[in-house]
Amino acid sequence: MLVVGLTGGIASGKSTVSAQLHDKYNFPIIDADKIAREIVEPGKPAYQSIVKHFEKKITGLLKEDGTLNRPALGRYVFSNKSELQILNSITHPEVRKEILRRILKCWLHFEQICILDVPLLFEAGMDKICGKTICVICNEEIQLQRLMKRNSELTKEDCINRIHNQLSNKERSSKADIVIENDGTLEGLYIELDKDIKGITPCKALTYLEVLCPPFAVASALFYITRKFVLNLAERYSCSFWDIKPIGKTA
Ligand SMILES: CC(C)(COP(=O)(O)OP(=O)(O)OC[C@H]1O[C@@H](n2cnc3c(N)ncnc32)[C@H](O)[C@@H]1O)[C@@H](O)C(=O)NCCC(=O)NCCS
Ligand SMILES: Nc1ncnc2c1ncn2[C@@H]1O[C@H](COP(=O)(O)OP(=O)(O)OP(=O)(O)O)[C@@H](O)[C@H]1O
Repeated sequence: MLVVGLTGGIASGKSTVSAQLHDKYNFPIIDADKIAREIVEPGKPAYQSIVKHFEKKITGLLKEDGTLNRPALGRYVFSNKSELQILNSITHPEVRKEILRRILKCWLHFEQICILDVPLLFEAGMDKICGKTICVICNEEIQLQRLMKRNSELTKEDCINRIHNQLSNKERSSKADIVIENDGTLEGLYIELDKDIKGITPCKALTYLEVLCPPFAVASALFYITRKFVLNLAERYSCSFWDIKPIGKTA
């Protein structure tokens, strides 16, 4: 299975690209932003650590229903680097674990490709597990306009702080295999994406012929047996972990 890392600055167009990769090519998407929201739901370990560390520092950290007030937390950490690092140290290990778990799910389902949509792909070193990396970039002025339009709850200063707490386009582009420029229209973006996708060769799953051919036979047989065993176990315990479908980006 080929793991493709998709990254880019805030509001550069990653979600737009990953939605197209899911809708048009049916690639499973592992969305780090979505995971980062799930692991801080009330009751989760990361939620408790965040409340413990930030409650006294941020007025109104929790909303009435007990969930995190994300704009307030964001405003605080994006204007305070050491606090951002603390938030990262709480959330990133959980996000990383969940990403690896979802990659395993894709692999068990014989996916040929899976897309890791991770804003901090290079910063967190997650590019090391990717066979290819794609970076979406756009001019900073356009990025700011799109961010302010999408997140109208944020002030211009909040938006600038968020942009400046990430790698620059130059740094990201120099590390990525494929760079997609997203300064124009959506149609233009999709045309460029189609061209880039043609250059990516998915790793096909083993065919039965290959499975029967040595030296793959023993390894493949073991793999099939283990897989069947694990899936049976999951079915017996109705464990939602193994309810594997393409992981679409719905939120
Ligand atoms: C600070 C928080 C509460 C703000 O929440 P909010 O709903 O306003 O933003 P959201 O989570 O949708 O993120 C929007 C974008 O902000 C940028 N961003 C988010 N976290 C970070 C970070 N730690 N460092 C730099 N940029 C970040 C990304 O480009 C992301 O796509 C939230 O972003 C968070 O918990 N961040 C820490 C976890 C994290 O690093 N998430 C990114 C995926 S690993
Ligand atoms: N080419 C484009 N033309 C016009 N609007 C665009 C274009 N590309 C993206 N957008 C818009 O810009 C905003 C940001 O795009 P998107 O949400 O895909 O960025 P992102 O990189 O996933 O952001 P984040 O880092 O916050 O998750 C969205 O409102 C999206 O509809």
